[in-house]
Amino acid sequence: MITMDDIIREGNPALRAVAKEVSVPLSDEDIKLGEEMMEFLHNSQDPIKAEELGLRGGVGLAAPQLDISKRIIAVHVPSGDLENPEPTLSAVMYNPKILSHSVQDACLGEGEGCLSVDREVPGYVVRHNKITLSYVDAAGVKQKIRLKNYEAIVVQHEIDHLNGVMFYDHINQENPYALKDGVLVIE
Ligand SMILES: OCN(O)CCCc1ccccc1
Ligand code: NI
Repeated sequence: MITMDDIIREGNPALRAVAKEVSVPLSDEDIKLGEEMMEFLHNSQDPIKAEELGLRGGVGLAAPQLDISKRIIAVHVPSGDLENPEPTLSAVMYNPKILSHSVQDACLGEGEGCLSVDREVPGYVVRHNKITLSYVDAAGVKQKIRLKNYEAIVVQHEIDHLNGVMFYDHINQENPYALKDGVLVIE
């Protein structure tokens, strides 16, 4: 079971590497890894288990954060609405690829954090508001989906990890809260 001890932290050069595509059909090893990554996200969002296991809550995880340089990400975005517990996005994605994106940019009003970064780094992380994404799912089936707003932000954060990019690389050093016209601030 994945815990915080398995997550490498900034300073580890593995976080700056470009990860390799996984072979398809998926190996049992890669399928198992994906399942463990998703289990981590579920545990990290369960108040009891997170407390027991000392997990930081996360809505996404990328294999390079486990010092595994493979293009595998897991995302689990809860709906946040107790009436409707269905997550808005829950998937293990193999070889995810952004096919196209909106001209419209967006950022989270509260900025971003990262399980591999043990400090606050304030500032707007400007990303694409909408993306069209292809990936191979856990069943080995090629998927093509469109995402927007928070879900699109999360997936872009994870795909960045596959390319050795950290969220704070996108923050304007002179003025962390500088915003070009028209950037959507998602609260
Ligand atoms: O890479 C996963 N991770 O470090 C957990 C945090 C994920 C995340 C946090 C804020 C905005 C987008 C994504
Ligand atoms: Ni991260």
